[in-house]
Amino acid sequence: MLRFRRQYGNAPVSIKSLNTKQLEYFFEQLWKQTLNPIWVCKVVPDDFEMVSANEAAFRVDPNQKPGVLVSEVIRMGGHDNEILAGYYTCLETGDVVEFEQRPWVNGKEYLFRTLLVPIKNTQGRVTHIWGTAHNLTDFLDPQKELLAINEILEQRVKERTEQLNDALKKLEILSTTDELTGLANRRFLDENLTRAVLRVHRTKEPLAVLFIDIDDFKLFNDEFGHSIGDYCLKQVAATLLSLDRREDDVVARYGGEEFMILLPNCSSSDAMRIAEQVRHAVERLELNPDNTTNKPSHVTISVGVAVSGTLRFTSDELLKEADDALYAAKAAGRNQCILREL
Ligand SMILES: Nc1nc2c(ncn2[C@@H]2O[C@H](COP(=O)(O)OP(=O)(O)OP(=O)(O)O)[C@@H](O)[C@H]2O)c(=O)[nH]1
Repeated sequence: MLRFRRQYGNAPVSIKSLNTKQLEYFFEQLWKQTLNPIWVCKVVPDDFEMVSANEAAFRVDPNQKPGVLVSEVIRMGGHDNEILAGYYTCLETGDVVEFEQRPWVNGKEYLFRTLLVPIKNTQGRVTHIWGTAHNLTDFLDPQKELLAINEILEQRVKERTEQLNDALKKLEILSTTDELTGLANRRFLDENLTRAVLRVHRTKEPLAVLFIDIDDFKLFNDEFGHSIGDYCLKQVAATLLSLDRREDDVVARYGGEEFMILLPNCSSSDAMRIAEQVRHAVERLELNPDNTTNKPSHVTISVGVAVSGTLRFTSDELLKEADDALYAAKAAGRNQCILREL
């Protein structure tokens, strides 16, 4: 969209001190020598007719011959159609009109700042318009270059923002994941436990916690070495994770050889059923990493199950109950699940 600016007031330079002969010479030289196109056209019904154009104007657009209508010059020369509106503004307001235009001539894009000046008769009616165009084409490339640089910068900012968001996501995952097993870590579990307890206070749905500890893991480590111990922890973690459960359940490594499973909206009987399912699955695990042991070895787990009732409780109280149940399971001979209800 072209924007036309009307200029008011007198020209800043006075040429009134020149006599007629000097003026004639001045205008002739200006007409011939200037690198800026200058042209004059006559106001005709519904259009403007070219009267004269200087060499510079012809060089840009050879269509500007005397007698040709401005609308035709615009159409033939690849100029913006809205330029005609500039002529009408000049005619109707009697003021100087200034605008930018970017014609494509002979496959080249030009940038002109065009000035249309009304010539009035003694009654003040605009009879002619003379135009001059200041050639700013040399500024076009730097302008384009700036736009291109701007585009590159915007693209880089976009890429960096995406990288930063990815890094933040990775950081978020890292800060909530246990490095060895890939399960949720204790921090993630604690946050979810706090939320789950608050939810129980609202909904009164039972909340279950399974506190899982590998039995005699010290002996396992001592027999097979720490790295096979790590392998065992990963296998147990994968087993806990693989059992089909609901989306808002959380399976976490609590620390060392301890794991915890959070089961929102889970009754005592369901919690015990799941605990037994987990215990059996771990018991069946054949731990024979890279055939480094001669025969498959096995581990068992003890599970302390705590389930909330109707009384208000804190997450610490629920964990304590699960810990007590786990202790009882160990004391009762290991490889079993014991339930405590709040
Ligand atoms: N390989 C390995 N071992 C670990 C890791 N974290 C803790 N452990 C070991 O787990 C063992 C836990 O031993 P204890 O706390 O005595 O318990 P336990 O031998 O499992 O005995 P109970 O729990 O009473 O059945 C220790 O030997 C720890 O070194 C770990 O990340 N990797």
